[in-house]
Formats: sequence, structure tokens, C-alpha cells
Amino acid sequence: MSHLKVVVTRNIGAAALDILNQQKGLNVVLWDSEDRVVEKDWLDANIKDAHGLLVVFTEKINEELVTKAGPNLKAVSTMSVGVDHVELPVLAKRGIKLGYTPNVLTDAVADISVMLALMASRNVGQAISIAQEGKWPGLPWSPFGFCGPQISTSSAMGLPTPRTITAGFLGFGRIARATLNRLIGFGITHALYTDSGKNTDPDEEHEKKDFSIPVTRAKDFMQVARESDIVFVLTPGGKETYHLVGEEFLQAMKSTAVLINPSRGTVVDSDALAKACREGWIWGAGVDVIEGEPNVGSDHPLIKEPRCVVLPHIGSATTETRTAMARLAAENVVAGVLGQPLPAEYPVSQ
Ligand SMILES: O=CC(=O)O
Repeated sequence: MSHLKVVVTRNIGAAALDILNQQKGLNVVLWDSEDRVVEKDWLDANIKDAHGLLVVFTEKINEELVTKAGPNLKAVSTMSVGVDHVELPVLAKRGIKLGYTPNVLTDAVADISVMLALMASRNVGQAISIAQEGKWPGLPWSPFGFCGPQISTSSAMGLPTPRTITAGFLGFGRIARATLNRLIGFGITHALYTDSGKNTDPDEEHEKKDFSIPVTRAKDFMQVARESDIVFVLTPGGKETYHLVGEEFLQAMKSTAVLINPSRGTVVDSDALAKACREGWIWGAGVDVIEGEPNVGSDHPLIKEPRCVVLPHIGSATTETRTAMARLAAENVVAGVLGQPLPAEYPVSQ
């Protein structure tokens, strides 16, 4: 049997590389670095005649690359749940399959979504810098120092009227629902969501009804802005959601609310968000992604904004999750080049 060439654009770890190397008949060509993006010259020199391509989301999969690969290319596998770096019509036109890594990262990203909501509402960004910059000695404990809105509810606080806390979701897929499940444990009382309406999976429709608090599809996405105490941006990236959250949305939010973006930087207009934090339209923000990343220096408006907590895209970064993503990406590309059903295939024709 002639060899099937699989080009891998990042060292995705021993567990996943073993899956590829142990598969008979594969010729694995690896860009052997974990943290350096593949060089264009290397890729151009190696992609020719590839049957399979395994990438991470820093690579753009477009007409130029697919043409360079040539007619053998049967499958592209990305070690990510997001596919906004892939030009889907280009793959559809050539009948190339796309593998991705949903489900395995849901819990890790839901965990970080809740963490960002807590960090943003409780001023953790400012609090950590005070400790690290040695300013704590001048700041004795003070009754209302660092106070922010509480995103949990409890009757023990003895408030005269029970509080309602609404979590709003732009996008209500797996990660949003897992985030909501965690927050129900915190005592939030309502959830509102918008989604693309494209999902027709009956299991997902069932799951949406499966919560112990009222979960309502919003009339439009501005209702999510107006009524939520925490807004989670959990939509896919790409043209359809570009700057969905801008000045109009942020101005409509409650001044005590926080905006959390663990999805794609392009969904939120960074300048508008920085202004919203600075001018107090909202309480604060927590983002794991920023448009233009990783070229986000210390002079970026969101990094400079004390009420915005910024993480450098670490949502799925647990050892267990990244290992599972890498393994699934390897299994997808193997199945794709062998002409078998992919364990997790993204439909390229929408
Ligand atoms: O952002 C990470 C992913 O899409 O998996």
C-alpha cells in the first residue's frame, strides 16, 4: 500500500502523535514545535501531495493552501472546537472533510467562563495587581473596599426582597449550557439566550428545557443586554458574528452587569468594551480572547482597563482536555485519510 501523507502543523503531544505513528501506512510529516506557529516556507514545502492535514487554529485553511496540497487532500482536522480559521466553502467544493474537537473541551471552557464571571464581578484584576505591585501594606481592610456585585444568591444574606440574577447567553450551545449548569449551583434565578436558530438537533432542544430555573429564548439580542446581570458571549466567530457586541449593546446593559467573552475576540468590539468599562456603562468584563490576538501588548485598551480581566486564550487549557483534543484531532485525520467516518466531523456545506 502506498503511504498516505499526513502533515501536522504543531507538536500536539505524545499521546496523539502515537495514534498517528502507530497507524500503518501513514507518513507523518511534523512541524516539531509546541509553541511556534508553523513557518509558511516549511508548510509550502511539505504540504504538496498531502492526504491529510492536522492543524491548530493559528493556521488559515484557504484556497491557496488547499491548492498547494493538490488533489490527494481528503481531510483537514483542527485541534479546536472553533472553525472560523477554515474557509468552509473551499473544503466543500473539493469534498474535503473537516474534523474538529467539540464536547471534550466543554467542561474546561465552562469552568473558565464561570471563573471569569467571578473575577470580573469581584475586581480580581485590580486586587491581584495591588498585591503584586506591593501596594497592599498601604491598604488596610476596609468595609466596602473592592466590593462588586455578587453573582450568587443566598437567603442567608437576609435581604428584604429575594434577589433575581439573570445570566444571559449570546449563543446557547454545549459550552453555554454547561456554564449555566454550574451557575444554577450558585443560585442564579433566570437565564436568557439567543442563538442562530440553526441547530436542529432534538437532543439539544431537550437539554434546553432541562434546567431547574426558567430559561427563555430572548425576543432579540438587545433583550439579553437589557435584562442580564452577566452576559456570556459564547457564539462561534466569523463574519456572521463580527462585532456583535458593540457600543449599542454595551450601552443597553445594566451598570452592575459584567460581560464575559470566552469564545472569539472578533465577536466583541474591543474599543467599545474598554469604553464601557472606563465610563461605567457596565461593571466590568472578563475576556479570554481579544481580536488580533496574540498581538495584544500592554498598551491595548482592554489590558490597560482595570475593570477588565484578560486571559491569553487559555479556556481549554487543562492537561486532560488538551490531551483529549489532540487525540480526537489525530483520530479525525486518520479516519479522514482512510475514507472512514470521522469521530467528530464538522459539516462544511451549511
Ligand atoms: O479556542 C479554542 C477552540 O476553538 O478550541
